[in-house]
Amino acid sequence: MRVVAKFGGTSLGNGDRINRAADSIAAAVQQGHEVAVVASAMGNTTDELLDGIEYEAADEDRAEIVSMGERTSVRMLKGALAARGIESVFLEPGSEDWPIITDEYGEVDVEETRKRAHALAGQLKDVVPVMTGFLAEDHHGNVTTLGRGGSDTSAVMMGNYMDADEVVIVTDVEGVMTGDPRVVEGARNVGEISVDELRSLSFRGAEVVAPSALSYKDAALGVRVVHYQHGDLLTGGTSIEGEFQNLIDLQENPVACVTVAGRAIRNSPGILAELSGAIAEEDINIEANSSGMDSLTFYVDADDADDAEALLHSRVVDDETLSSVTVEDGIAVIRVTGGDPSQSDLARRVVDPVSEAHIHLYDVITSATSVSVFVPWEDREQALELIQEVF
Ligand SMILES: Nc1ncnc2c1ncn2[C@@H]1O[C@H](COP(=O)(O)OP(=O)(O)O)[C@@H](O)[C@H]1O
Ligand SMILES: N[C@@H](CC(=O)OP(=O)(O)O)C(=O)O
Repeated sequence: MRVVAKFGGTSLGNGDRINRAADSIAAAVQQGHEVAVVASAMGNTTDELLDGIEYEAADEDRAEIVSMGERTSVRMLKGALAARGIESVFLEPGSEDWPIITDEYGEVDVEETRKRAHALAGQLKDVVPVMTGFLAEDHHGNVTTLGRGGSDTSAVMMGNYMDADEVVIVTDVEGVMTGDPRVVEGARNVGEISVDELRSLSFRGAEVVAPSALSYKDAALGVRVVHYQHGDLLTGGTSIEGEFQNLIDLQENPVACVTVAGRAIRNSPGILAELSGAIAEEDINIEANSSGMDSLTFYVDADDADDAEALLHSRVVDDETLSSVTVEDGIAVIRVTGGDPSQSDLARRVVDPVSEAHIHLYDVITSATSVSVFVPWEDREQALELIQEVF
């Protein structure tokens, strides 16, 4: 097997953990596997280095300073591997065989990086490369970074471009857990989780795997998260399943929107739950909802629109905080999930072409990993084509 093993700051936090990391690498090499290592800075080193910069530092200086964490780790690991009789070489920006190349802003040069990663993969039979995670080199030889938490991205990117079988992310938890074990009690390993599920969690705080790393996960590449105490790189932990994909989906059937207005809506915290509950009790499925300052909108199947309107109207009549209800049908829903791994402004990239074509947008419902636009049914094909052109 060809494996990329990424050791996070927590798994290199002290001498004992560095020894454990080296033991697990040595064991995998001795079993005949090809191993490349990606190392983060030890413990909180990156934060401490950044805390030390209390002046207006130029970007190049900042990147050079922050790089010292990872530069130290790779030397530590190389030394520990040598002590175990394992031949390794450390790679950092500036090294002859350094693979990850970006522009000056840290956007990856995919073609160049792929070519260099491929060349590095050819050396794995003879030597274990121990690479600095998080760091990259621009076309002028300056250090750049892939952003905080970027070692996960380095590892999955290298796994992909080196045609590895598996990327193993070694950290201080058993795997992806049912909740953050530092916060909730009784969290347990989920065993398996899909790329899309984990991206939704990691974009919103679950730092166990950086979201941008998952953009490099394809179906052929295994990604696993294991605890540093586990000791074996090739078993256990949580498997991340599936692949990162861009999905642009035009919903087959039109929907209707039912909107309730009322000036007191903004001061009625339970109102959304109350009205959604009333609609659900009638077995009407709410596809999505959105809220304005003085209004709430529910998207339902076109066939259910009259029932939903009648139901909400009875509430409006009874409840003086609500003023009126209206329905519009013939609405198409286009959902976009994923986005371009190197770009974060998914919502703008979906919405701009639609609004520039003067297509009416009833709603845009966004999250960090997906965007749904609600447009007139008759404009659906044009809107779909415009969005597809962007991706
Ligand atoms: N759902 C979750 N499952 C596992 N760990 C989680 C989850 N949500 C948050 N975490 C946190 O992620 C931490 C691991 O990420 P991080 O500190 O970045 O590790 P590393 O230094 O190895 O990259 C865990 O210590 C845990 O507190
Ligand atoms: N050391 C860098 C990169 C990184 O990915 O760290 P970790 O693997 O410990 O999350 C940071 O702190 O941002």
